[in-house]
Amino acid sequence: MQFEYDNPTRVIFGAGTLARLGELTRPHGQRALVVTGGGSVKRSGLFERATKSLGDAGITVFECAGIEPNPRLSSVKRGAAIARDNGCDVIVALGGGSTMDASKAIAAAVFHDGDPWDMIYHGQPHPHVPTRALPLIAVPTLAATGSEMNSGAVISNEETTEKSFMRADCLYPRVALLDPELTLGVPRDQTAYGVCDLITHVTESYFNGVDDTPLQDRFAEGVILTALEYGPRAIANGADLEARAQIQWAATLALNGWVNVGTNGGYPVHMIEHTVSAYHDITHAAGLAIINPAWMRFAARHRPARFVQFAQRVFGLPAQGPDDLAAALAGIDRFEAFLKSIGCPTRFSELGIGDALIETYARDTVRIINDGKGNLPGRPPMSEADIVAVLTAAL
Ligand SMILES: NC(=O)c1ccc[n+]([C@@H]2O[C@H](COP(=O)([O-])OP(=O)(O)OC[C@H]3O[C@@H](n4cnc5c(N)ncnc54)[C@H](O)[C@@H]3O)[C@@H](O)[C@H]2O)c1
Repeated sequence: MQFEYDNPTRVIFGAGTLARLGELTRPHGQRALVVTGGGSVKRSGLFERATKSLGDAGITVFECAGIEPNPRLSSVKRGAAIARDNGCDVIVALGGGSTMDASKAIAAAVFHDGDPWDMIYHGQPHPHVPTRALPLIAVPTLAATGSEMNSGAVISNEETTEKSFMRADCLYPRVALLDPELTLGVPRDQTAYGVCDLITHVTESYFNGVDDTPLQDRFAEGVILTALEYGPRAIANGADLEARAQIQWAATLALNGWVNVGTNGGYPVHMIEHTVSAYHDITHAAGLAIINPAWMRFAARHRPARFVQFAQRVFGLPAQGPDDLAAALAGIDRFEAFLKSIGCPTRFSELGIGDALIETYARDTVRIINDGKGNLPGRPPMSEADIVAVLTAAL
């Protein structure tokens, strides 16, 4: 195992910390573009509290509202124009993963001559990796993506029906302000999707990574067990601050590079989901809840021991030996049952999606990311036919 780890994001965690937003933003700029989503932060009063804190610190506020779930390239262009026109020198993202991702893309687009879509990964070569971005302060209002403490941003291009990501060191937020009180109003379904999203982030590296990563395995299992314990509590009672706090930190940790450091795994489930949601604009984690168990049943046959470990350590299931496929599949069944129990869909038919475009999703997925031999990276690498088989099993 070899790795290098560097995460420059400063984390401020705790109920009530939103009041410190101005103080934490001020060292990074004086003219803030506050980026928000569909309006929940206005209805809940969060926007007013955030902008008051910024104003009290002497920061002038400009606004880019209306970032949609699965944020669109057109919104990135609109936000970059507002930032440029007003000489903004810092960006504050106040919202879910969509708002934070759009904010990262806006932060880089301000310095990019040309179409921001150039900066999105479309396979190798990738000549326009961003090297400069406005400083970003991330204030998540939803526990899910971990975008607040990583360097990635997922953007949809509504004109080309593509969804892919940009990733660059300059996109790490300078500060992640994690105030679990901001998540108390998240509706049940979005809370459940957040739980599914964070679990899927760690299952990707857990199942696709290299062998002999015992500490990373335990971290991943710890994140999953925390989500299994506190997720249902937060869903049953949205006002349970303790449960909200545990889920929020689990979500941040799940994708800040710490759990999966050195594992070198691919993200096949995410990559397939991105292609499906480019066509159907479904909630990201709803797509993950459908694809992940189907992918696990496919991958377990190639690497049963890892799935047996999952069944034993996460669900306490017995096994006859390290390669006991029946035990591995029983663990996957339990995982799928958990997703169902919190209200996630586990079949495409529940979202009204049929098989008409299955070959297209598979082709688009390997077009965006492949190992040079036409396969989607992961354990095992997946051919287009494998992707079709997994998606068919999830219909
Ligand atoms: N950058 C990353 O590391 C990363 C990782 C995973 C997923 N993603 C991407 O992030 C996006 C999904 O983000 P998300 O799951 O955080 O959801 P989201 O940001 O799309 O928000 C989902 C819904 O919840 C609402 N919402 C947010 N906060 C709320 C609150 N406090 N109260 C009430 N409603 C609230 C939003 O308005 C929206 O309607 C997808 O595009 C996905 O591909 C990014």
